[in-house]
Amino acid sequence: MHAPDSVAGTDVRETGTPLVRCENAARTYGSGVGAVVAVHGLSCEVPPGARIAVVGPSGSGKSTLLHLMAGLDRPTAGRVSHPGLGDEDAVGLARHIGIVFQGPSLLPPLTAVENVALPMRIDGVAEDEAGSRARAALVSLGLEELAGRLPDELSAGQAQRVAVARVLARRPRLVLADEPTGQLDRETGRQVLSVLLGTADELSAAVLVTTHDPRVARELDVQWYMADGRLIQPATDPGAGRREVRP
Ligand SMILES: Nc1ncnc2c1ncn2[C@@H]1O[C@H](COP(=O)(O)OP(=O)(O)OP(=O)(O)O)[C@@H](O)[C@H]1O
Repeated sequence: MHAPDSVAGTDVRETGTPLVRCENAARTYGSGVGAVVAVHGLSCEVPPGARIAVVGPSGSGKSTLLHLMAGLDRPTAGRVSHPGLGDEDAVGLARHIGIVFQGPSLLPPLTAVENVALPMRIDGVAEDEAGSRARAALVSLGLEELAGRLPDELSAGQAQRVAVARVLARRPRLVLADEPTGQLDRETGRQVLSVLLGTADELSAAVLVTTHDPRVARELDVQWYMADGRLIQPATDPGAGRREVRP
C-alpha cells in the first residue's frame, strides 16, 4: 500500500509553475529511540488554482505536511520550495500564503475588523486601505454586522469565518487550511468551507485543506490520502486523484 517517495499532483493538469514543490521532504521529531518520523520522504506539487484535500487519520502527518508547505517548519531531509511564489524567505512567503488553523486564532483584545486588518497593517498596507479591505472581506463572508465585536462575543463558527476573512483579505495566492471545520458542527462547517472555497475561487488562489472527514474532502477537486506519514494512492476511488484542476 505504501508508495515511498510517491508523487502526488503529477496527474493534475499543469497550469503553471507549482506554488509549492516537495521533493523527498521528510520531517522527524526528536532523535534516537524516541524519534518520530511524522512525514517520510514525500514528493508532491501544488499547481496554481488547485483545490486539494489531504485526507488521513489522526497522526498521519497532515498538519506536519501543511506546516512544511507553509514555511512554518523545515524538512529534516529533502526539500520544500515555492517556485511559483518566487522562492522567498519565510517573511516573503507569508505575504502569499494564508493559513487557517483549526482552533480559535483571533487576538482577544481586537474587534473582528481589527483582527482582519492587522496582518495587512503588518504587511505595510496603509490604515485606510487595510480597514476598507477588512470590511469588504467581512461583508463578502456575511459578517458585516459583527465587525465591531470582540472574539469572545462571537460563536465558534463566526470566529472561524472571521479567521477565514483575515486570510482572504490579504489576497493570498495559496490558502493552507488545517482542519478548518474540525471544531464546528456539520452545518457551520459546511458554511465555512463554502465561503473559503468561494472566495479563494474569486481570488484564483489555490487551496489545500487537511481533513479526516470524507465529506469535507469531497468538496475539493483532488484528494490526496495520507497514512503513517506517507502519501498513498486513493484506496476506494481510483479516479479521485486524477481529476483535472480548473485553469
Ligand atoms: N512537536 C512534535 N513533537 C513530537 N512529535 C510530534 C510533534 N508534532 C507532531 N508529532 C507527531 O507526528 C505525527 C504526525 O502528527 P501530525 O500532527 O502531523 O498528524 P495529523 O495527521 O495532522 O493529526 P491530526 O489529524 O490529529 O491533527 C504524530 O505521530 C504526532 O504525534
